[in-house]
Amino acid sequence: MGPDSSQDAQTISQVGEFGLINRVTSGRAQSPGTLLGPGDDAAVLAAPDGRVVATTDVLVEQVHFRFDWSTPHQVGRKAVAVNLSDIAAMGAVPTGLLVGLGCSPDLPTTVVDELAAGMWEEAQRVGISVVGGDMVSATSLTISVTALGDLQGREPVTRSGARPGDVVAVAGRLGWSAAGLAVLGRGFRSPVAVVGAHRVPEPPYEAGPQAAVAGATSMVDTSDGLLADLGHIAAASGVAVDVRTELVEVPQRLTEVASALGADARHWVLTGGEDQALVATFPQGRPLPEGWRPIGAVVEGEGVTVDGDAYAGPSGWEHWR
Ligand SMILES: Nc1ncnc2c1ncn2[C@@H]1O[C@H](COP(=O)(O)OP(=O)(O)OP(=O)(O)O)[C@@H](O)[C@H]1O
Ligand SMILES: Cc1ncc(C[n+]2csc(CCOP(=O)(O)O)c2C)c(N)n1
Ligand SMILES: [Mg+2]
Ligand SMILES: [Mg+2]
Ligand SMILES: [Mg+2]
Repeated sequence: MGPDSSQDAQTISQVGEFGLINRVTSGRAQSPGTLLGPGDDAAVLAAPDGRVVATTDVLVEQVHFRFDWSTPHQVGRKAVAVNLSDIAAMGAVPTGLLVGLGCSPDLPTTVVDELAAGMWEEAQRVGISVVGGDMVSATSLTISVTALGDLQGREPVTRSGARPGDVVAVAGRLGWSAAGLAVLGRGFRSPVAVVGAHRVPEPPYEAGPQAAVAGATSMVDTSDGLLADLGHIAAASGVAVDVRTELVEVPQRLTEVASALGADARHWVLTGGEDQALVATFPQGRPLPEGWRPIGAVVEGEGVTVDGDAYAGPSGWEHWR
């Protein structure tokens, strides 16, 4: 129980993840060097000799990963990948990582060795390294990664620039991680294509800066689910987003897995988290950069619809909900 529990009986699960973020961020004046943030995939800070992009994502054992589903090496790669996709979602390129680890006293050191090896592998794929961090005692294995990035002289692509008439487009996979999670959750280990996608996402890192160069008006990475994450663009931009199902591919592989499990592949594509795809809006009539495919349109209004209708059921993952 916190010190104010008698005055404030609300629990975290009642306010939810985004209510909680709102409580700690709203009404606080930002320091003069804060060019953007909080509220986007990453913050942008002024530095006397340039600007720095910064973002943090935390992964907790049993919440974000399980060692009977993933190896420590895979978890290390994922912990870095989910941060690098937030840097890419600003149109930036990564420059370095800081890694905080909370470990229980009985954790074998080989687990930490393998986590670190996975982190370094993913970092080196984009030519960066781990430049610092922290090690503490904890009851659950907790991994906090901070990624720093560079805008290469461009303006950041925020969540707030979408305008009615813009085209909504996606780069990367949708629904694959959710399919893998469903497979693992039912005790299976194959098909390896979807299980592998859950263990280690493959964010299209280069598509972020390419979208920025091509004039993207807003961008986000998909961590909670396509519809949930488009909701952040809609809210921040003061617009509505309509996803057109005739444009959204449901891969054959996902349809097969869904029918084997009695699940809905389209639901995975629209609401599944942890693929770390990039979703952006582009002015109409401009060619989309390579690797980007249209999935809908920005219109006047608020919220996210699918073929003009509200989506029935949750639009993605929310902690404590
Ligand atoms: N404790 C906190 N204090 C200040 N800002 C926070 C805090 N937690 C989250 N935020 C900010 O709230 C915004 C939304 O956070 P969120 O974690 O949903 O974004 P994300 O990292 O893009 O998504 P995900 O964590 O699902 O990958 C971000 O700008 C983030 O920096
Ligand atoms: C063991 C286990 N159970 C469930 C899930 C699914 N899951 C956890 S967090 C999250 C959304 C993104 O998180 P965040 O918003 O913290 O970035 C999703 C889809 C998992 N990965 N592992
Ligand atoms: Mg993000
Ligand atoms: Mg986050
Ligand atoms: Mg999230």
